[in-house]
Amino acid sequence: MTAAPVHAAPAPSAPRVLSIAGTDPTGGAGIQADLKTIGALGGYGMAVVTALVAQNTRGVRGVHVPDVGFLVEQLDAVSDDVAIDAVKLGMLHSTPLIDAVSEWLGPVRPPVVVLDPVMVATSGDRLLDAAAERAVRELCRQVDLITPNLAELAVLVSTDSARVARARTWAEAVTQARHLATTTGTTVLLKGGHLDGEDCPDAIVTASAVGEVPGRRVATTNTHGTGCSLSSAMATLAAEQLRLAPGTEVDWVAALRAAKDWLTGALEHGAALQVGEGNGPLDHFHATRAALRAVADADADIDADPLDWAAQQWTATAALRAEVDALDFLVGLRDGTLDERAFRWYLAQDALYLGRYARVLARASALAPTADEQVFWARSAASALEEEASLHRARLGDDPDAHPEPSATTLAYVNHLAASADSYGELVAALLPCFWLYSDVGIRLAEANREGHPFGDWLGAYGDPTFAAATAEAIAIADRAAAATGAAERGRMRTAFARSMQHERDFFAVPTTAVGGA
Ligand SMILES: Nc1ncnc2c1ncn2[C@@H]1O[C@H](COP(=O)(O)OP(=O)(O)O)[C@@H](O)[C@H]1O
Ligand SMILES: Cc1ncc(COP(=O)(O)O)c(N)n1
Repeated sequence: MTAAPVHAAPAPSAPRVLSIAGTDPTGGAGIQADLKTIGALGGYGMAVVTALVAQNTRGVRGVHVPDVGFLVEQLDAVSDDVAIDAVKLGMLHSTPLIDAVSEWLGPVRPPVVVLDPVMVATSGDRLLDAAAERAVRELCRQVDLITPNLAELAVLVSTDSARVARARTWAEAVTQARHLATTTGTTVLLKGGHLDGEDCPDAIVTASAVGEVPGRRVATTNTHGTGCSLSSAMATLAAEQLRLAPGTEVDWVAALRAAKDWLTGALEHGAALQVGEGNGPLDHFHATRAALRAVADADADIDADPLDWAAQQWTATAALRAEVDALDFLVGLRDGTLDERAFRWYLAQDALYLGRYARVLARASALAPTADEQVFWARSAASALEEEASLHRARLGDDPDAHPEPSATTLAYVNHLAASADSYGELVAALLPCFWLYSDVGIRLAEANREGHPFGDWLGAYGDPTFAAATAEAIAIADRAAAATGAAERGRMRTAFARSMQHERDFFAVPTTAVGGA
């Protein structure tokens, strides 16, 4: 007989980390900072409130402590329902609250307990009863990691009868931390934040070893909540280590290295948040924000609604289009002063262009993903050829000068169209400006028409509603092609559209210069 295979329950997708602490309505310290930290480092954050603190970046205005019975109710509500992977203890305010937490920790005993012995806020306001210091010293024995700053460390190594002064040097601080680790039998995270100098080291100190983690000091006044954030980071990172490797020992030095890396970035980006006028907060989500920006930049063209792709390109080429409107050729065509030779030159090149343009339209028809779009491009190809034929017949007749070779500008444009035919989206984007600019310019040309206008019959042709409808359809097709493809091809579509718009401008610019002025 073989034993049934044992399947270990899969690990949860994130460490479940509980903060037991006070509040900061400005979101920089206390429970708010803890939840942000836990989330920023990939944990699932939970919170039990010990005290409501009316504070901001400038200081503490008031503290309201709910009945201790309600603290116990909150603690039980969490632990009766949720498996807790780590606890971070912050502001505990006074002895009855410390005793209640201590009593709750006994039977629940999550695998990781980190104590930030919060006593005084950055602003200098007391957050712990002086009488509760002894209770905090006792609590230290029950936890896995203590994270005192230098002032708190001095209090923790003091006794009722002998007060120890705050360490003034790193060496002194290490000695005190070692003493605390020895007397409590736990691990101390010694913080160098309150020492001077360019460096800002921290260390993991046990009775037998000191693991220093170097750090760079950030020149900032945004330090509100630094201690809260570091201790929650340590709880989260330790729980994550155990989630990945259950049953192993926490590597506190590795956790501190990762926490400090993250914290240094959060300190650097804090000021840019522009929160408060005192000691502002850290930017807990600086890395998330940077990642979101990178994604947004890569996909900038669909920042708004991807279905609005064509309108975005139209707006992006506004300066080019303004240049087109101001060209001598179009100004002369509108007011009737255009040299007839320039007009004929333009018509001849347009006819040459249309013949080649029709071939590219036929290629779009061949690539079209739906029958409707296939028909649309095929019809457009036919119209371009009909237009070419009518230009020759009605306007240019048998004039031998009217059948020249395509100009360099005309060739450059059609070559660009043909070169865009590798993908449907790119080709559609390259074809669109010819439709759209022609209808748009046509609106102003038609408006300029009047009795006796030398180009009146030509301007009159611009009001054709079927051309406006075809342009609307080409825009809709381009939007669909943009929405159906990825960021890389949308980038190529954007380039193809902008290049065609430049070719349009050059196409309208050449006639007047080719024949020596308007
Ligand atoms: N200006 C700073 N630049 C870089 N790190 C800092 C700075 N100030 C504090 N830290 C770091 O922030 C954490 C909290 O330290 P500290 O300020 O000493 O504690 P607390 O916030 O509890 O008073 C430590 O990791 C410390 O090294
Ligand atoms: C509720 C609460 N807990 C802790 C701190 C200390 O934070 P810091 O000393 O980093 O300002 C605080 N200001 N408020």
